[in-house]
Amino acid sequence: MNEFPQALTIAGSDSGGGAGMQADIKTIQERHVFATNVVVAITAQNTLGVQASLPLPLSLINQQFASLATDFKIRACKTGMLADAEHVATVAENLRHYDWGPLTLDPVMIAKGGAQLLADDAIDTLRTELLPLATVLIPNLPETEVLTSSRIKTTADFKQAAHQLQQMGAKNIIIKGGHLDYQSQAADYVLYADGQDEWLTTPRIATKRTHGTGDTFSACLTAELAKGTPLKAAIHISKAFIQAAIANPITVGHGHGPTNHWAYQEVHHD
Ligand SMILES: Nc1ncnc2c1ncn2[C@@H]1O[C@H](COP(=O)(O)OP(=O)(O)OP(=O)(O)O)[C@@H](O)[C@H]1O
Ligand SMILES: Cc1ncc(COP(=O)(O)O)c(N)n1
Repeated sequence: MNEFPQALTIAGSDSGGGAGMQADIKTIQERHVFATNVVVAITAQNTLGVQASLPLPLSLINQQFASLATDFKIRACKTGMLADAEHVATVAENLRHYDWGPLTLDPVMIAKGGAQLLADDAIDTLRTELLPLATVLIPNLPETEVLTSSRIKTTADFKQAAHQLQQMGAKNIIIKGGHLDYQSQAADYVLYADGQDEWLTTPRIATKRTHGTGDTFSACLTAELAKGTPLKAAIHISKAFIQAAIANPITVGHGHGPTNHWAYQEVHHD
């Protein structure tokens, strides 16, 4: 029997509901894919910042993977907040051990409010153990700079960094340009496994409601890959999804508010 498309998010919980695992699940649901999850860490968080954070015991993380593997047919997965080196290594081990379909790796390091979501000494483990498993690696600009030990300012820098990340073992690369907030466009650079490339460019929206934009983008991509949408089309849908989510704001919280996960369906009727 053909099972309904199922996806997996491996991430931290955001009590504020706008980023992390909650943004992932809301987005995956909007794309009509069944969302499962492995909770790596719990954060006490709102739109003003992260007030506390606790990584879960490794045994409980292993058990969550085992529980899913015995019952579900997961067709695509993504990672978000992974906390520290031993949690990165444990997640990598479970990604190698089971088949969860293509991996979208969002190398979450620092929250928009400045809180550290990945320990500094975990970067090497992430680079060596997780990057080679990634079907799509989707860093933002500061993450790209850390992973490649370079500064990104020009379009040539984006391209150079994407090639460098590909040489580290990730197949397809999307470098998100959301942090270049002096530009009038929100431009992301895509380098495909076969060497083709493209820019994803939309008008930049003047707003501070951008909590969880990266999670939402990569969760949409994961959902589309779970449905079997070809990669290029999946990326284009995801860019339109995040654009609609930012362009149609909802008023929630008093800081960096969440995006609107309903908006894409309302705008595109899909
Ligand atoms: N103000 C904006 N207007 C339009 N698009 C934006 C804006 N800010 C970010 N984006 C887009 O949102 C997506 C996510 O990019 P961003 O660089 O914000 O990721 P991120 O830093 O990983 O996000 P987060 O850490 O909040 O989850 C990209 O496609 C980016 O171009
Ligand atoms: C649990 C968790 N995962 C990811 C983010 C990144 O999102 P942002 O950079 O918008 O704060 C977050 N704040 N919390």
